[in-house]
Amino acid sequence: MDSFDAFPRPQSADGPATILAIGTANPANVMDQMEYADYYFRITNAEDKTELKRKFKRICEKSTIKKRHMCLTEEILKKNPSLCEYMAPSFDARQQIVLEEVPRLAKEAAAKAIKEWGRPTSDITHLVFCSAAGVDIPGVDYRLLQLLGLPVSVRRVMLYNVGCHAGGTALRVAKDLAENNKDARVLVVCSELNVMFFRGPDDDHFENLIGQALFGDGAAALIVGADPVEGAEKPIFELASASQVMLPESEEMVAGHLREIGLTFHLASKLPAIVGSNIERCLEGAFEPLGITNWNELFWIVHPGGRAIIDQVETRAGLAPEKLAATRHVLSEYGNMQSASVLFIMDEMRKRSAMEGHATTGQGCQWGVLFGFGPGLTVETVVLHSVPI
Ligand SMILES: CC(=O)CC(=O)SCCNC(=O)CCNC(=O)[C@H](O)C(C)(C)COP(=O)(O)OP(=O)(O)OC[C@H]1O[C@@H](n2cnc3c(N)ncnc32)[C@H](O)[C@@H]1OP(=O)(O)O
Repeated sequence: MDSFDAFPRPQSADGPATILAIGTANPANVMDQMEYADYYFRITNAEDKTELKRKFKRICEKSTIKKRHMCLTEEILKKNPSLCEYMAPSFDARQQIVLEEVPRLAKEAAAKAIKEWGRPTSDITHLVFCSAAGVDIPGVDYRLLQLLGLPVSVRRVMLYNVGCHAGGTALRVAKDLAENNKDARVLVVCSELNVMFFRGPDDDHFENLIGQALFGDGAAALIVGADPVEGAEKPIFELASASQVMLPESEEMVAGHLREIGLTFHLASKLPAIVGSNIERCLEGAFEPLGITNWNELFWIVHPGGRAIIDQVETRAGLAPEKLAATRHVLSEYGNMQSASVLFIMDEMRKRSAMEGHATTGQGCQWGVLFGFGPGLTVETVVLHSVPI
């Protein structure tokens, strides 16, 4: 026998990767966006910066965010004053918080997804975990495995510091795993906190202010598998295709640098326009196999990087206002939760489809698109297929 033939080859599944359950979780601490400027300038001892505070208030008002959940409570910030300065060495203090909180929030979301799925945890074969907080060895994926009591045979993929498009990346990886390993059941978890980059204001660094006004904490988890077991598993969405592109000449538009002072980031003001001007091209590539060219035929899930990014996508794709209602709702209730955002919108989409009496999980549409945007600039485009309700 040829030596390679001695090893069993993984068998492929028959059908497409399918979302079988969704769970979400947020820290209990909630910040009201309309009161946030007063709180933020007080807690960071920057109340003398009155002009900057007025600018921050304008940004908060224009964000269309109503509230955000944050694990950094006033009490934690008072105990860790280095986090409230603009550039103080604070890496260790930040790490201590995220190494506890990232897996804790992940566990809460994953437990909800597993409960909805209804099968034993011993049936989970793979874990895809993404987070831009809590880099460690072994990673927070390993910690989650312990917290959930998952089998030690679970094959783990950890996506650290990928960026806001990582929700789409995790779906793409989960799709490959589920379709190329018969009977695989993949637990996908995105757990994100703003702890690594919460910092005080600076007179000249306006991009920092933008970030402080937009990001919120949240975790979302999915169970993904192909060929759902009839009577035991209930499909929510099918993953028809998943692709990634990097937009030309946009490397510096979003960037993050991990330093002693935590994560610093750069957000170019051209960002919404650059994303908008590339949307049509991504849609054409993704929907060519189906011959769809009317983007209002689709249901939509868009990474809510900021209100201006959603506006650009809506205008450039010529969308009716209700198409991005689920996306705008998640932005307004939670802010930008990085990789977890698109999974929250997926959950919102199937829930409002049922509540509004639609025939499918995609607000009555058969096909949908999920866009992840992040550093690179990178665009993840996932084509979704809804199922009857
Ligand atoms: C690629 C990804 O999507 C990945 C990510 O998630 S990373 C985060 C991406 N998100 C962003 O970059 C935010 C996108 N921007 C927005 O959503 C909106 O600009 C906003 C909600 C922040 C403000 O709303 P707006 O309608 O543009 O208000 P506007 O009055 O023009 O701006 C408010 C203030 O912010 C400033 N501002 C806006 N974008 C800025 C930027 N990138 N850098 C610095 N300042 C900025 C404006 O100059 C303005 O200042 P003044 O009030 O002093 O004039």
